[in-house]
Amino acid sequence: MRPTDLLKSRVQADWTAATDHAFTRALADGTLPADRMAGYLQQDYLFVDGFVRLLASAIAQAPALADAVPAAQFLALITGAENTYFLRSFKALEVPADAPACPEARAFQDLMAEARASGRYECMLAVLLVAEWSYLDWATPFADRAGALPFWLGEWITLHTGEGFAGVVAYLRDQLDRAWPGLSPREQARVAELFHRAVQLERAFFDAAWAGFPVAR
Ligand SMILES: Cc1ncc(CO)c(N)n1
Repeated sequence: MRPTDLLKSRVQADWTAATDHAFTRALADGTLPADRMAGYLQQDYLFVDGFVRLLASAIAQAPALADAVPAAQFLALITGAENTYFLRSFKALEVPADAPACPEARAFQDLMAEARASGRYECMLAVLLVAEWSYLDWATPFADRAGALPFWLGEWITLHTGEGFAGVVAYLRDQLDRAWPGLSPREQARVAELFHRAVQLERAFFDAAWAGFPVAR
């Protein structure tokens, strides 16, 4: 079994809870209230701040230029099309971009800061991979729904489906699969632990979003 499949299979219950969630089902069938999405996007914009820094750190740690290039292209997408999606959505939903971090967003920021501070490529990859792979998993079954939804719901699906995004996940998996055999048992355990905590935080983030993050006005 690929190391990344093994990592996922060990945390299957949390993975399923995070990727087959009432929040994303409501998002995809268009019944998610605008306020619920607004609160989620405000908190997720804080996540993106930490994610950009973590991805930049992984680029800096990549073993060779060829390993860094797909990550750098993905970084451009997040700071380009995805960032613009956030700003357009805040405008359409009539909320500011800035909001105080809720505990679930703060926990993610802390985890990403920890992965960054480790200085270890495999630790950074573990957290990046969970974030992107779990989003590919929840969004892919809804790919054909995007067009019928308001853009602030539909484009969130589009950004996390399709060949390009699947390629990002394939690349992150490949990077971690390749690093894995060179790690000591202790290093492998650290990766597994970060992977699991990231999955738990994805689950907690959707739980909190579904209950409703407070919306900053
Ligand atoms: C919390 C969270 N996890 C993953 C992604 C995908 O990048 C996101 N936007 N937000």
